[in-house]
Amino acid sequence: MKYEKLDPAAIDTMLAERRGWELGRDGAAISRSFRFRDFSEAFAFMTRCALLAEKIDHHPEWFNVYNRVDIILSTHAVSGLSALDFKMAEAIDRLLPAD
Ligand SMILES: C[C@H](O)[C@H](O)[C@H]1CNC2=NC(N)=NC(=O)C2=N1
Repeated sequence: MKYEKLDPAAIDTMLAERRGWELGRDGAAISRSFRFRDFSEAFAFMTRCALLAEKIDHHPEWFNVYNRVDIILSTHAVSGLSALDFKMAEAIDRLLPAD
């Protein structure tokens, strides 16, 4: 398998570098909630996420209502977290303006 399931120590280390993301589903997923000015900005962000997802073949679970986008990342193939989730989280964070 290309990406292996990360152990809890590795997850802790990688999560520490991803401000705003938190662990969920008993350590099998990471999630973050994003707010935008309006629906148009939220959907533009989702479009960019979708292009990233296709590029690295790793797809988010998400929920959108108006200006809010909740994203959950998990690797179904390993029933947990892999490096790919953190790669995707980092790429998503890079879509946002620096704070
Ligand atoms: C066939 C295809 O490569 C796989 O189904 C990919 C697609 N996108 C995926 N996305 C996520 N989040 N987890 C996966 O295991 C996964 N697998």
